[in-house]
This record gives sequence, C-alpha cells and structure tokens, in this order.
Amino acid sequence: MIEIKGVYKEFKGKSNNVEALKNINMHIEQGDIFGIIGLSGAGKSTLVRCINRLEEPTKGEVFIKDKNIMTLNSSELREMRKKIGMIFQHFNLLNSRTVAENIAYPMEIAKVPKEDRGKRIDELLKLVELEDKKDSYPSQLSGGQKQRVGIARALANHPDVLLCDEATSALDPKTTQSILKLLKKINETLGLTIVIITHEMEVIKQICTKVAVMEAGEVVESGPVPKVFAHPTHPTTKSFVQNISHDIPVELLDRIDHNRQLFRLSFEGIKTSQPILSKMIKKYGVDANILLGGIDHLQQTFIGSLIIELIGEEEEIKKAVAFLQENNVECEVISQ
Ligand SMILES: Nc1ncnc2c1ncn2[C@@H]1O[C@H](COP(=O)(O)OP(=O)(O)OP(=O)(O)O)[C@@H](O)[C@H]1O
Repeated sequence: MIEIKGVYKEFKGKSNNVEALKNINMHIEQGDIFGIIGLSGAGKSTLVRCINRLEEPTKGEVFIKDKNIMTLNSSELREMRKKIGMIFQHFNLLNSRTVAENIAYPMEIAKVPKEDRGKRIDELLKLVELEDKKDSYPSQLSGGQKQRVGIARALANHPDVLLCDEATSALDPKTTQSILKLLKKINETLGLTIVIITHEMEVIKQICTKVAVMEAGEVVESGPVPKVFAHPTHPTTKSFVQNISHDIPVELLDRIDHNRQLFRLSFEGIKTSQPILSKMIKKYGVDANILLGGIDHLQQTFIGSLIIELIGEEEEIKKAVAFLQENNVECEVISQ
C-alpha cells in the first residue's frame, strides 16, 4: 500500500543543516493501523509529510499503491492527495464555517456536486456520531467533537489512507479513548489504512497493528505491536514500553539476595496460557520464586513479563533457561 524506500530529508539552514530523515525504509500494508512513535524532533511529522509530498524528500522514493509519487506532476499530485486524508493535533478547522461546511470544504475543492455533498455530509456525521452538531461552529464544540469533525472532513473524498499527526495529543485520556475507538471502527468498517504518529505508547498499544520507533531521523526498531511490546530490543523502545513491562522497583532490588540469579521473562500470545514455568520446575528440579509480573491484554493478544529468581544447581538453571528460550520465552539475566 505505502512503500518508503531510502528516504532522506535535509533542511538547509543559514548556519547549519538538519538531517531530519536518514535512510527511512518502511512498508505499510493495506488495512494496517501503522504507528510511528518517537520523541519530539525524531522526524515523525517530516516523514508523514513526505507521504503526501507536503514535504519533498531530499532523496528516496515513496510508492502509494505501487505508484511512485515522486514522479507525479502537480495536477496528478492534487488527485493523489484527494485519496489521502489527514488529521491534526489542533484539528485545523475553519472557525467561520459550520461543522457541515467544514466537512464540505474538501468536496468543494474536489468539485463534488452540491447534492452529493449533502448526502456525504449526513453519512459522515452519522459515522462520527455528530448528527446533532451539523450547524454548530467549531467554537461551540469540545476538543473530542472537533477531532470528530476533523476525521469526517478527512474522509469526505473517500481516501485510501488516513494520516494522523498527534491526533489525540491535545485530548484528555477519556476523549483519547473515544477517538481511538472511532479510528479503529473506521479501519474495520471501511478497510482504511491508517498511519498514526504519536509520542504515546498507550496509543500504539490501543489500536496499532504495527509500529516503527524513530530516533534522530532513523527507524531504530519496527514490527508487529505485540512482538515489539513483548521483546523490545532498542533502548528507546524499551523506555517507551517500560511503563507496561513491569519493571522491578529499586526497593525490591535492594531486598533480594544477590547471590541468587534473577531473570526477566517476556512472552506473548498463547504462551501466557501454557504452564511452561511449572513444566520447567518439574523437569529441571529448580525452584522459581516469582518476584514481580503481570499480563497485559493487547488488542487480540496477551503479552506478559515476569521477574523471577531461579534457585538450584548451576547446570540445571542453565538447562532451565534454555528450555524457556526453546519455548519462545525471552530470558534476560538481570543480576547474578
Ligand atoms: N521546516 C523545517 N526547517 C528546518 N528544520 C526543520 C523543519 N521541520 C522540521 N525540522 C527539524 O527536523 C527535525 C525533525 O522534526 P519533526 O517535526 O519531523 O519531528 P517530530 O518527531 O515530528 O517532532 P514533534 O513530535 O515535536 O512534532 C527537527 O530537528 C526539526 O527541528
């Protein structure tokens, strides 16, 4: 659906140049809800703006539905942009226009006949559950309602892709939930491909199918969300995931016997419901003292992490760890 190949972006300044994107390669499939996460300045907005050529890459190619968009002339580019909706952190609504008129705006530009516009506006208001706000002005709406209008406007011309630039960052947690639910519904009912950029792992956890982690203009880690959550490898990803990975509190670390071996086990999916740990205990005669842990429900799957102390013969502990790894339980030594 979207293929980003070797994309670089350099901003030239008076005193220095900024390399905002460095060799970005990304594959977004039809129907994905693809999250791009990174700290401020990582290059997320620049990357997303390269997808619709609001920003021109310095080097590299972007393909949408197998079409190299770098080769489009300005009228082809306008046509292509009709098929890419975008929503923003601060909604970007026109304050002098009503809700219905805001939704009509992209259809006016696309020269959709007036009677078709009216029908489409009603359909979209129903989809975003704002039928009663048709004639209200943006100033009369809450943040969540404004973003619903932003979503309806972005969908007006039946896009193939929806780009969301920090779409929930200005909203409270409850409103964020309702907007994420709406995006999921749109993805499922319309089969729309959604690209979300955010600095909140919670957003990725809630609805994304895949994630790319960006830092200093590069993608440092990417993959299906359950896999990246269960086995983050890059330190930046680890720090994003930390708040759900049941990190061991310092107070507990102080109290444990440092002559014993401490491990962090991470696992995902079906394994959470299998008695791998008790099998290991029986098979190798080692004791496992569970210090901390939990299982998170992540969309359709589960991911878990446990911090355990293994007590037993050195050789048997090694075998026990190998057994866990054979069963796709990641085992990281924390202390010994
Ligand atoms: N038009 C521009 N001119 C010069 N530098 C820019 C421009 N736009 C972005 N940059 C720089 O490019 C880098 C990446 O910026 P970008 O806005 O893409 O990051 P981001 O991850 O989206 O950050 P945030 O979450 O704060 O929006 C930053 O160092 C930024 O200062």
